[in-house]
Amino acid sequence: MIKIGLTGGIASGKSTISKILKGLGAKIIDADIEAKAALKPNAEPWQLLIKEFGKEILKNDQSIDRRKLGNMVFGDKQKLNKLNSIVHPFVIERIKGKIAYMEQKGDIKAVVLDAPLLIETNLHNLVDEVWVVDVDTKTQISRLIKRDKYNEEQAKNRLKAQLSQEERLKYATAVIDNTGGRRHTREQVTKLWNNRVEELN
Ligand SMILES: CC(C)(COP(=O)(O)OP(=O)(O)OC[C@H]1O[C@@H](n2cnc3c(N)ncnc32)[C@H](O)[C@@H]1O)[C@@H](O)C(=O)NCCC(=O)NCCS
Ligand SMILES: Nc1ncnc2c1ncn2[C@@H]1O[C@H](COP(=O)(O)OP(=O)(O)OP(=O)(O)O)[C@@H](O)[C@H]1O
Repeated sequence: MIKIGLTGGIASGKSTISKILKGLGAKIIDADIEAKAALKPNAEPWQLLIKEFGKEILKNDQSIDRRKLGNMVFGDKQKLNKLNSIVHPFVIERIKGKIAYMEQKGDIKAVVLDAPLLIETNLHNLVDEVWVVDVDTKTQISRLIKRDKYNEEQAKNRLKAQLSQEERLKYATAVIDNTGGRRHTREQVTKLWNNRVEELN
């Protein structure tokens, strides 16, 4: 089973590319989904986050108000470090568990780990390939604002919480340019899949 880490900054196009890879036959592990499980009521991180950030981060139904927590931590390095120290160990363990399960199944050709913080969390050490989605910052910010309805400051604070693209690219075994149209992206992804995955089988 080949393990591919798919990473890139916020709103660079990882989910869009994951969907293409799923269509080509890859199994997907989505780190954002695993991180959402950490914030479910009664999960250990949920309890620790309330201790750290107070009940004001809770909605009436006891779920965490993600937008509120996001606005608290992005732009405040200390708070972000605290959040990361609570959530990341949980997410990393779940991802390791999923990879181990898929590996022992024995019939999976390729798994793609879609993780915005692949390198920041050292998850790149678990995979055979690191595919980096590349977009210029201007495109990234405008797609982020359009998708999530943030203002420019909120968008920039989210970008600042992540590794620079220059740093991320140092780890790349392949780069996918997602500044152009979706068709151009699909062509690159299909080519990569055929070269790196199909040829192994
Ligand atoms: C702070 C939270 C509650 C905000 O929730 P929200 O629904 O607004 O954002 P969502 O979870 O959909 O994340 C959107 C994007 O933000 C970026 N992002 C999320 N968390 C972080 C972080 N800790 N540091 C840097 N960027 C981050 C990623 O690019 C992610 O794809 C949430 O992002 C969270 O729980 N973050 C911690 C978990 C984490 O680090 N996830 C990344 C997986 S390795
Ligand atoms: N080639 C493209 N052309 C135009 N829009 C695109 C393209 N690729 C992605 N988008 C749009 O840009 C936004 C961000 O893409 P996507 O959600 O795939 O990014 P992401 O990296 O998974 O984001 P996040 O890190 O927040 O999870 C989405 O609204 C998506 O529809």
